[in-house]
Amino acid sequence: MKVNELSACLAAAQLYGDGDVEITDLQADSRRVKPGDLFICLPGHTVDGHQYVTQAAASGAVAIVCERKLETTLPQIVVDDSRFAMSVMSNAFFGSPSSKMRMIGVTGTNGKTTTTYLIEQIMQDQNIKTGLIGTIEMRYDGQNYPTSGTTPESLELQRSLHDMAAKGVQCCVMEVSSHAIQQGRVKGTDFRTAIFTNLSQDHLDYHHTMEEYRAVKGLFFSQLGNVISPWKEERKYAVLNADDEASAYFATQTAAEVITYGIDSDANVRASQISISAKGTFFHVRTFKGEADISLRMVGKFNVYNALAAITAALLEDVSLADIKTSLESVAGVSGRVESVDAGQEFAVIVDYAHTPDGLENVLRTVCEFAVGRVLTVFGCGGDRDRTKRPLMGKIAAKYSSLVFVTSDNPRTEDPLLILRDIEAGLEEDGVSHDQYELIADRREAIRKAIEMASPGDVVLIAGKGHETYQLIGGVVHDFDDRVVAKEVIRGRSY
Ligand SMILES: CC(=O)N[C@H]1[C@@H](OP(=O)(O)OP(=O)(O)OC[C@H]2O[C@@H](n3ccc(=O)[nH]c3=O)[C@H](O)[C@@H]2O)O[C@H](CO)[C@@H](O)[C@@H]1O[C@H](C)C(=O)N[C@@H](C)C(=O)N[C@H](CCC(=O)O)C(=O)O
Ligand SMILES: Nc1ncnc2c1ncn2[C@@H]1O[C@H](COP(=O)(O)OP(=O)(O)OP(=O)(O)O)[C@@H](O)[C@H]1O
Ligand SMILES: N[C@H](CCC[C@H](N)C(=O)O)C(=O)O
Ligand SMILES: [Mg+2]
Repeated sequence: MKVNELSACLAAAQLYGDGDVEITDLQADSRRVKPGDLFICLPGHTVDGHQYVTQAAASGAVAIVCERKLETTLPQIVVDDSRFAMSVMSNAFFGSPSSKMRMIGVTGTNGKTTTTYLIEQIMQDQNIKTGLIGTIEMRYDGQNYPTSGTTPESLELQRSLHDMAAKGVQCCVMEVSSHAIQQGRVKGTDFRTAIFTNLSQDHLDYHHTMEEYRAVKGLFFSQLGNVISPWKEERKYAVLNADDEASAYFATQTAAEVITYGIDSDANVRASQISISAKGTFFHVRTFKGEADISLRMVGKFNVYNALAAITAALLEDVSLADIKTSLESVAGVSGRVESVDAGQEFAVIVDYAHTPDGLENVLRTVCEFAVGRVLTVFGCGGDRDRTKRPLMGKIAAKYSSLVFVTSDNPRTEDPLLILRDIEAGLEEDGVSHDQYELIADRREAIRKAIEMASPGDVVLIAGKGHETYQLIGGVVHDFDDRVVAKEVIRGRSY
């Protein structure tokens, strides 16, 4: 593709220099530039990509995209917003790959990863080649690829979708975070179905208020249907959780057909007769294509919501309810989501990824339903993230647990002890006794203490890091896996 062809995709772009130059690839990181690449300068939250033009040129960049005219001999495309320009260019450069497959996007505060895995299982069982992109990994065509966040930057997203299309992937199910929507990472991606799981407090460091957070999520639904491709039918679906009050707002934002799912409110796909045990969850579902009894091997009412979202999306892909039931019942669980750690101990140990007040409350409610003895909770809160959720999570942990071990999650650049104190402020506000909780900054030590104190019949819940196999402290990434640490501690414990 030539520089002037890319420039022509962008409204109001100014091209300076030779537009006839051929581009072999796009890059937004100077450290990845190869000869023939076009380098996109992104004004970042920590550094400004415009500073790296010389480095990019030295590595062989043949053109740049920037937000102000720069002193360089390379052809340059000057745009108002290079992050948004990157979405449009990446989509064009990779030949609108999302238009070549069924795209299902899942947004919401909690449940995105779980819902995407359920949909992937259903579609794969139909022999539909399916790709998955999300927090744990990206996988398609029998290969797994690591991801560094929940939703990739537009350039990586379009590159991956292009590769999926080339490998015959017919359907892609992906998580769409609010950061991604705000930054235009999925702009131009042709979603057929957009799913909303729920909205509760998180990321207020980034979105400032719940109204702003909701408005950003709303963009995902208002943009649905903006991309009309000649390859596909134009029908689009907004799959909304009828029990979450934000859904009414999203319904007003979208031109797509709204299909609802829920438990408490009337919905197109509705569950009833829910019963939860330590082994799984049963429910009856009534849909616009029949009724079924479903026995999930995953616990928790919240997983009924995730299953309902998956059922609705799969029905819209014309999968029969009987097949959906078979697929859902085969899923043993998702890595790090209410995952049991079993090393022969006489008490339960559960690792879960709850890292929001709502997520923690849901998992603790579920644990309390089947705990015979006490509930001992180990959790912390990530650094450089929403501080206001910390005291709330402290209160929730204490409300449902006999003992709470407040510890570090990923402190990142913050002082771990100060994060613990933010959580403790919530405990103090609720007058929680010092006998009921302990602050132990070292996560391994906190897990060890909880397991040491567990008696037969108790449940030890280790929340916040789920599938993560690392801990970020300062600028350093340490190996750390709650499941591995818990097993080591259990095996070292004398009975
Ligand atoms: C707030 C946010 O989204 N930040 C993302 C953003 O970082 P940034 O703007 O700070 O980038 P930067 O480091 O300042 O660099 C600016 C530019 O200079 C370039 N650069 C930099 C150095 C160099 O030598 N050469 C060079 O070219 C960089 O490649 C970049 O293009 O762009 C980076 C590169 O793509 C991302 O890695 C980074 O995600 C950070 C790590 C992050 O923590 N993001 C989280 C908040 C996030 O997006 N989370 C959501 C999930 C949330 C949820 O739902 O729970 C997600 O979708 O992952
Ligand atoms: N539908 C739901 N409603 C509320 N809480 C949920 C729901 N599904 C899962 N959870 C809780 O939230 C945690 C995270 O679940 P999951 O990873 O599926 O969410 P996510 O939206 O992908 O999170 P992230 O924003 O980090 O990508 C789970 O471990 C569980 O405790
Ligand atoms: N997607 C979430 C993950 C949080 C996981 C938790 N372990 C943490 O590090 O805060 C975020 O980036 O806020
Ligand atoms: Mg996720």
